Amino acid sequence: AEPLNVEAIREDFPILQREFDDTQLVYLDNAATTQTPEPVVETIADYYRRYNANVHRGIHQLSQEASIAYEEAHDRVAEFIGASGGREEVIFTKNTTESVNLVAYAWGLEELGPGDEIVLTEMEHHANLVTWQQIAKRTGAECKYIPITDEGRLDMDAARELITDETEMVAAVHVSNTLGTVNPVSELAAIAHDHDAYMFVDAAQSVPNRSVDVEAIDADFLAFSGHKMCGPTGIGVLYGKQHILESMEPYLYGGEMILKVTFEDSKWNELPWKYEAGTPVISQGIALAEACDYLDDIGMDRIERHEARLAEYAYDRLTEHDDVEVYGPPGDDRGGLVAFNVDSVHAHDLSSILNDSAVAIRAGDHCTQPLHDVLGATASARASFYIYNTKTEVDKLVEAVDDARQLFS
Ligand SMILES: Cc1ncc(COP(=O)(O)O)c(CN[C@@H](CS)C(=O)O)c1O
Repeated sequence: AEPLNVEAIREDFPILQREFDDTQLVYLDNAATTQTPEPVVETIADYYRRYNANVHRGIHQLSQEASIAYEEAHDRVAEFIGASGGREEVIFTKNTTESVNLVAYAWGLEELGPGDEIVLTEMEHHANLVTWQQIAKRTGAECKYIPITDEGRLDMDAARELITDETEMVAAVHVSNTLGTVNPVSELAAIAHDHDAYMFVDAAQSVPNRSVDVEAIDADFLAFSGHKMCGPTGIGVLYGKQHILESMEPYLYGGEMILKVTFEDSKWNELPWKYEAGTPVISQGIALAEACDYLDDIGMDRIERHEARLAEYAYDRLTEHDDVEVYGPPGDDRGGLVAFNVDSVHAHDLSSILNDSAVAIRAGDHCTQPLHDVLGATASARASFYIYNTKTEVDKLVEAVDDARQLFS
C-alpha cells in the first residue's frame, strides 16, 4: 500500500504548527496520547452546539438525536474492532484502566478465590498489572507472570508451562508501551481456552495503530482508549463476548443501567447499558466514532506500516552510537515506539534537553515499573510515533540526543 500522505494529514492537526522559541514542535509522545484531528474536534463542537442533551431519557428531539448518535457510536466502534455482536459487546468507559477494572470487579471479585490463578506478563502496564495483583490479594487468587526473553519478547514455552487448569484469566498486553513488542495474543488466547481460562487483551497500543479483529484473536475481553487513537480523553472501550457480559453482574449501580427498580430489588438494563451507569460519556463516544472513520479513511494497515518504518529508522539511528540501549525486539519487528537510555544521560535530563529543542518525548517508567526492574533500568526515554510524524522528525530527535550526549559527556 502506498505510504501515508503525511503532509495532508498534518493539515488536520493545527497543534503541530506550534513553536517554542521559534522552534517547531516535534511531537513524539503518541503512546501517551495522540493529537486530535479537526474532524474530531468539529464533531465535539457540533454536538455541544447543536444537539447536546442527556441520553436514554427525555422524549424531546434533542435527546432523541443525542441518544441515537451515542448508541450508534457503539455500533461504529464494534465494527472498527470486528465485534459481530455490535453494540451489545462494546461498553464505553472512561479509559483502558477503567475497562480493566470493570472486568476485575464485575467478574474477578465475584469468581476468583484461593487456588485460582491469573497469568499476566512481565511487560504489563500498571492498568493491567496492579488491578489483577490487587484483585488476587482480595480474593486469595495468585498472579503469575510470563517472563520476557533478552530480546524483550514473551517466553512462550514458559507461557505454556504457566497457564494450567488452575488459570482462570490470562491478561496480556497486545503491543508493549515500553518494548514495542507485538505479543502473539491469538496464541495466548488459544492456550488460555485450552485450559478453560478467559483471555483479556490490553489493546491500548494496538487498536489505534494496526488492524485489530477481536474475533480473529478470539479475545474474551479487550480494552483500549479513545485518546490514543485521535479521540478525546474521557472515553475508553471494553469489548466483551456477549454471553460473558450477559453472565456477569454490574459493579457500578444507578440510573441508565436499570430496567425496573422497587424498594426490594432492581432489574438490569440490556447490554451494553447494563454496564454504563449514570450519564455516560456522550460527546466522547460520538467523537470516538468519528475518530474510527478518520483512521479507517487512512487505513490501519498503512498506519501500521508507517509507524513500523519510523520505529525501525529511529532504532537504527539511535543505535549508531554504542552508548545507547534500545529496549525490546529489533527495529524491524516492533510497534511504533522506541524506549531507550543513553549511558551518560539520565532519561529525565534527556527529555528536558529534548524539550529545549521542542522535541516532546516521555521519560520515566511508562507505568511499567516491574518491567523496568527486569530491564535493570530505573527509567527510560521513549519516542512514540503516529500518522503525522516524519523521518525528518526522527532526525531532529537524534540530533537533540546528540546535543544531550555532548552536554553530558
Ligand atoms: C499498554 C497500556 N495499557 C493501559 C494504558 C492505560 O491507558 P489509560 O487511557 O491511561 O487508561 C496505557 C497508557 N499508557 C500511557 C500512559 S502510562 C503511556 O504513556 O504509555 C498503555 O500504554
